[in-house]
Amino acid sequence: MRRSAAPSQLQGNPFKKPKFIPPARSNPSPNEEVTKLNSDVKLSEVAANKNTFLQSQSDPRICNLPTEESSRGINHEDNYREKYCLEASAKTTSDPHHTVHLAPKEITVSKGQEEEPDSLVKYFSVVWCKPSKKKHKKWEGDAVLIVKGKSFTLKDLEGKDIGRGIGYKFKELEKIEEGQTMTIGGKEIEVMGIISPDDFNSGRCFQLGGGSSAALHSSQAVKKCFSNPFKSVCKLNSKENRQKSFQNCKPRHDPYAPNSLVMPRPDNNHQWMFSKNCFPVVDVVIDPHLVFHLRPHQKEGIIFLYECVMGMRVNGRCGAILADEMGLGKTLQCISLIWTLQCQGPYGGKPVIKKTLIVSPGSLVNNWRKEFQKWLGIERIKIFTVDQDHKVEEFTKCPFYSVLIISYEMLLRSLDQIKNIKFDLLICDEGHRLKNSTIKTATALISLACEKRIILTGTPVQNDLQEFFALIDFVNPGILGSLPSYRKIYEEPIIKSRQPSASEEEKELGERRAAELTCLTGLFVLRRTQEVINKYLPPKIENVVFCRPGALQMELYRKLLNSQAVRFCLQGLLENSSHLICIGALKKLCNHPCLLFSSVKEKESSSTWDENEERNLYEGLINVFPADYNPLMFTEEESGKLQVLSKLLAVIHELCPDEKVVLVSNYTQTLNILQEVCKRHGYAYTRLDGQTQISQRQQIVDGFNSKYSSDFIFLLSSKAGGVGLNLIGGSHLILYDIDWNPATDIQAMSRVWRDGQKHPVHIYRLLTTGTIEEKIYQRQISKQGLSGAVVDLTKTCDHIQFSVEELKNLFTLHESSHCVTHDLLDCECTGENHTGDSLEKFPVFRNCQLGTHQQKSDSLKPVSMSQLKQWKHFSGDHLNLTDPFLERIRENVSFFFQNITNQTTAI
Ligand SMILES: Nc1ncnc2c1ncn2[C@@H]1O[C@H](COP(=O)(O)OP(=O)(O)OP(=O)(O)O)[C@@H](O)[C@H]1O
Ligand SMILES: [Mg+2]
Repeated sequence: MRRSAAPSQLQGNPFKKPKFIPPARSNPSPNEEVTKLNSDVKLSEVAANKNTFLQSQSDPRICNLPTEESSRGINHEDNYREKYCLEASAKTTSDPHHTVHLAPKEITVSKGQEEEPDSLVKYFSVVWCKPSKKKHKKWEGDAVLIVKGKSFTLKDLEGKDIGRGIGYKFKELEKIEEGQTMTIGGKEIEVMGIISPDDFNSGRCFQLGGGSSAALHSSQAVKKCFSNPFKSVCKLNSKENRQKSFQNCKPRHDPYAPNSLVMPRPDNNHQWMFSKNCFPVVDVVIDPHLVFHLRPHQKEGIIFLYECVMGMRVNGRCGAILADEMGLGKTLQCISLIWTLQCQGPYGGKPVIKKTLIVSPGSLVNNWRKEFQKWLGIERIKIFTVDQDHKVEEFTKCPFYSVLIISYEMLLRSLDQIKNIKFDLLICDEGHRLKNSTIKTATALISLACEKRIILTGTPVQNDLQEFFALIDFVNPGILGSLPSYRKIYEEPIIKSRQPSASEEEKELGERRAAELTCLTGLFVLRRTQEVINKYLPPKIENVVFCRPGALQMELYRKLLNSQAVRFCLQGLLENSSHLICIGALKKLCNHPCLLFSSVKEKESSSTWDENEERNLYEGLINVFPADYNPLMFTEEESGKLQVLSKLLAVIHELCPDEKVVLVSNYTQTLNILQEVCKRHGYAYTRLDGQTQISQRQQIVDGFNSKYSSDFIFLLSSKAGGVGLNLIGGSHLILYDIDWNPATDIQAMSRVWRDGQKHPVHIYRLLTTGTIEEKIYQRQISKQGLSGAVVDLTKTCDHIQFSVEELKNLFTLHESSHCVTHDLLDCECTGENHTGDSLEKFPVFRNCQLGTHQQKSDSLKPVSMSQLKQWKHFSGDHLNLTDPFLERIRENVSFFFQNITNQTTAI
C-alpha cells in the first residue's frame, strides 16, 4: 500500500522508518543508535562531533588557528560543563533499557511472555487516519499506540488520548508488528516502529509534539546544521589575505596569565554553524580586572551563561535561567558576561553583542547602574537608565550607549521604541514575574526579537510546573513544545505520580518524565544556594523573640475575640473574606493598639460603617481605651513589641555606635509609628516604602550604606522594597511584624546578610506571645506552610483557605503560655536554656514538583518545626547567655529562640 507521508516521516522522527539521515552522515550503525539514546546530554556532543568530524575533513570553513592550548593547558573549565551535564543526565544514563528497538522481533515487554497478559505493555509509533477504502491513504497524524494486555490507548504526539479500546483478543494485539495496518478504535493505523518502554516513560517518543532532549539534540541540531550549508561560506579568497586577517585575531586578554578565566572554545559543530567569514577561533578571556573580584561560583556562573547564550549548551538555543539564591551576585555575573561579549567573541575575536537590554523592577534600575560602576567604573561601558527625565529616544540617538536599563513598568510604556532597537541580549532581573505568560509584561517581552535571553531570579523555578513552563518557554521558546503537549507529556504524569493514590506504574512514569524534564532544562537552568558564599559572610545570629503583650493589648484582644464578627466567622456564618477583617484587626493590635483605635475611628466616620462585619467587630472597642486616648500620643508600654524594640534600639546604639539597623514592617501605618519612635529618641533615620519615588530609591539605599551616613535606622516596607536591595550598611535587622508568606520575611532578612557585609549580622523577629502572630509563624514553619510552595512573593494571605478548625486556632489567645510555639515542639525542656544542635546540621529541603532528585538544601526555605527545636531556646526568666542585646530586653520577653550560622567565620 502506498501512503502519504505523516509529519514525522518528513522530519526525521527516529522512531519511524525510513529514518532521516542527515547529509554527510553515513547510516548510523546499531551501536551508534544505542549511544544516541543512552544519554541525552552526551548525545549532542556525540552527534555533533560525529557530524562535524566528517564535515571538518573537507570543510574549508573550519579554521582553527593552531594553539598551544593542549600543551600549555589553558583552564577552559570544560569539565564544568561535563560535570553539570552528567549530573543532569545521571538518571537517564544509568538506565540499562535505553535502546531503540528496530524490528518487531525485538519487542520488549515489561515482563516475560509467560506473564499474565494484562501485565504486558508494548508501545508503537503509528500513523493514523479515519478508516477508508481508498488505496492511497492520507494519514492525518502520528501517534503512539500503547497496548496493555487486551486493551490499548492511542495518544497523539501532544500526549492527548485520541482512541481507546478494551476487550480485544490478546492474541491479536500480541501479534502487532511493524508495517502492519489495522483498524483499531475507529481509526486506521499503520505501525511504523516499536518504542522501547524507556523511550515511552521518558516521554521522548513524543518528541515531535513535545520537544524532548532527544529531539533537540538530534533532529534540531541536525536541522540547524544542515539547513543552509552555504550561507556563510568563506569570502576570503586568497591564502595571503586569510593569513593577514588571522594575524590580527588575538585574544583581548592573555589566556595564559595566572588566574585567567578563559571561556570554553566552541566545538566544530558550533564553528560550522556560526563562524562567519572563516575567522579563526580566538580565546575569549574575562577581563582580569573583573576576575580578581569573582567568587568561584561566579566564575562557573559566567561560563554557564556564556555557553548558554552562545548556543553551546543546547544546539540553536540561546536562553538561560540563573536562579541563584539571593545575594549570590547574579548582577556581577551578568555584568561580566555583557562586558565580555561586547568586546570579544570566539570567532576572530569579533564582539558577539552590541546592545543589551536589562529589564528590572523599578527599585533596582539604579542598583544596576551602580553595580556597573562598581565593577567596571564609568569609562569602560556606557549605560543608560530610563526614567521620567531620560527617555528611550535618547538612548536611540546616542550610539555610544550599549546597555539600556529599564523598569518593567517603563518597558510597557516605551514598548514601541524598544521594539525598534536591535538588542542582542535581553536580561530580565527578578524575572520570576514572567511566570505567567499572559500578563502584559510577559507578552511585551516575548514580542521582542532578541534571541539571547536570560532570566535572573532568586526564587526556585520548579515549584509549579506551569510557571516553570512559562519561564523556560520565555528563554528558549518552543523547547518544551506547546503548553497542551507539555501538560500531557510532563505535567500530568508528574503530578499524578505525586498523589498518595498513585499506582506503582504512575509513580514510575512520573519519575521518568520528571527526570527527562530536569535533564533537558538542567542544561540551561542554574541554581546555587547561599551555602556557596557562606564562607565569605560574617556570622549570622538569628533570634525569634516572643514579646509579652501589654495590658491594654490583652484587654482589646479579648474583646475582639469575643466580638460577634469573630463568633460568626467560627460558625461559618459570614461571607468568605470576613475572617480577613478579623485577622487584620488582630495583627494591627499586635503592632500597636493605637493602630486599631485609628481604624475604628476612621470606620465610624466613614459611610461604610454600616457594613455589618466591621461594626460587629469593633462594637464597644473604643470604650476599652482611656477616655482621652490620643493615637498620636501613643506610648511604648501599650505594645509589648514596641517596648522590646525601643530597648533593643537603645542597646544597639549604646554598644555598637558604628552599626546600623534595618527596621522592617509590612505596613506603612506601622512604619509611621516606628518613625515616630525614632524621632522621639533622636535616632537619625531614612525610609523606603511603596510611596518612595523610584528615582530616589537608590539614593536612599546608597546614603544608608555609606560609611559617612549618620543614619542609624533604615525604615523599610518589606513589600515595597524587599526584592533585590542591598542594605549591607545595616548589620542588625528587626522584623517588626510577620507576614503569612515566609518569602516576604526571608527576602527582607537577606538584605543585610550578603556579600560585602563587614559586621556579624543580628536578626530579630518580634512576635507577640500567645497571639495570632505566633500562629502565623507556626504556619510558616509547619508542614502546611512549607509545602504551600511557597517561596513566592506574589502569594498573599488572600490565597489561603482556612477551615473552621484553623480559624478557631487562629482566634484563640493563649494567655498563660510563655511560648505556644515551643509548647507545640514536643520539647522536653522547661525553657531553661536548652542548647540545641546547630541548624547547619539539618539541611533545609524544599518541595519541588519535579521531585526528589531536585531537592537541595535551600536557605530560602523557612526553618521547619524540627529545625527550630534544634535552635538554642530559653524562657526570658532563664536567660543566661552572654548576649548583651537579649539581656537588655529580657524583662519584656517571654521566650527566645536563637541560632548562629557561620560562628567561626573570620571576617
Ligand atoms: N565577588 C564579589 N565580591 C564582593 N561583593 C560582591 C561580589 N559579588 C557580588 N557582590 C555584592 O553582593 C551584593 C549582592 O549582589 P547582587 O545584588 O547581585 O545579588 P543577587 O544575586 O542579585 O541577589 P537578589 O536575588 O537578592 O537580587 C551586591 O552588593 C554586590 O555588589
Ligand atoms: Mg538581584
